[in-house]
Amino acid sequence: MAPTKKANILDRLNNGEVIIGDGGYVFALEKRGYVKAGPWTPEATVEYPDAVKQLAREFLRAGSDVMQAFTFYASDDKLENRGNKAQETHSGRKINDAACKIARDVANEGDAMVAGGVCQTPTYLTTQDEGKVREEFRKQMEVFVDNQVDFMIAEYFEHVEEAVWAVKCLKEFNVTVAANLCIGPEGDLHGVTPGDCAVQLVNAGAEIVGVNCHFDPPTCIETVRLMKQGLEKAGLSAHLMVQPLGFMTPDCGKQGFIDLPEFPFGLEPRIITRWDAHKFARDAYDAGVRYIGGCCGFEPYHIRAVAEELAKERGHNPAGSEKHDSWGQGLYLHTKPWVRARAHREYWENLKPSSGRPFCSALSTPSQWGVTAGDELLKQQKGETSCEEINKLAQHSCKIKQIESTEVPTLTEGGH
Ligand SMILES: C[S+](C)CC[C@H](N)C(=O)O
Ligand SMILES: N[C@@H](CCS)C(=O)O
Ligand SMILES: [Zn+2]
Repeated sequence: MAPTKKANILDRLNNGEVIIGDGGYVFALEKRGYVKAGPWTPEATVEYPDAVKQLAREFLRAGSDVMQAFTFYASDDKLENRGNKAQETHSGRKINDAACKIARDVANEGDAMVAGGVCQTPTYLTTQDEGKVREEFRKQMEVFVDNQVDFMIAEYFEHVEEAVWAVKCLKEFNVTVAANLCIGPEGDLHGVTPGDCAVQLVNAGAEIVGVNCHFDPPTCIETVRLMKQGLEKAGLSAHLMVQPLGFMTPDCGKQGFIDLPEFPFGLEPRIITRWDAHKFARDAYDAGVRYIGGCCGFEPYHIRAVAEELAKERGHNPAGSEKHDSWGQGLYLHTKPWVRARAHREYWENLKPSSGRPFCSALSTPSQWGVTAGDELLKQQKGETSCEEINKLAQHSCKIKQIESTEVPTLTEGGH
């Protein structure tokens, strides 16, 4: 179905509107049982379209102005990486097409915009060949054009070089491009600063730039600030965007949360509260960011908090506020007086929530493999990972941690 009239994101941003993005599909759907952590590919769009649609609807109800098609990691090369059968079983074209249709159906239920999405590819890690990498994006773009998406998001790039190739490829299709790197204040994995990254992305044609994923809300805002400074210094301007993790990660190194020992199956103690999401929305707005959403760990209730924090600026509360009075005032209806006493802003704004985990430390030590750009270990393959390979990696990991190799568990087929 064709885009709605309200669909021009650039006009809306130029008019000073605050645009609210959606949250993290891949993480939310993994927890709900529809996506596998490891490949993280989005074949759920064809296997479980109702599950994807329901999550999109919840983001819409929470206040999202953009339905991002669930096309994360859906380049053909990722769908067949390391034994992944999604390309063979479904094909990138079908997965991306189904994602666009789901996003458009839900967007039209609330007059939201639809964004297509591309992200980092295994081909980049393996070849660093511009032509081959661009071919992966080009194939995806054919589907986004057929589905008349309202604009494109090129996101989750650790290497600005690959992001620039993505932006250039997307611009050939004459679409508005929002480009997001998954970098922190230290810059991309080749050592390019956030400011210089932003300049490269804008020079490549991106109209909106920012960061998504890998770092917590305060760190992402700091990185976007550095991008803004870089643009100003270069005499360039662009709209700013931020879609951080819904986890607190003050202990992350340059590569973000994937290096934390809790990634990906033990991150729950780090989930941000809705009140953290309020603060994030205000801080992002004050930093000049006008496209504000979330990434992995960001659930619909976090997006609702963003929409409620910015309700004045946007002129309305989201539909989901029907069941959520601002700053805890639903507690007026509580039976117990000491809980009713919590029904005010100061209480929730100043709360320091306990973790309830007496043996947990507040911070972790990230992995220190030192593998970033161009390392042999980062080269990808179509074939499955063997047990022997996992054993070697586990030993290497222990060596890095200076643990006796005798403590290394020996895995058998199936990983038990
Ligand atoms: C942000 S998660 C969905 C993916 C993180 C990492 N690049 C991985 O592939 O596991
Ligand atoms: N837009 C993607 C990003 C994952 S890093 C998602 O929400 O799943
Ligand atoms: Zn993410």
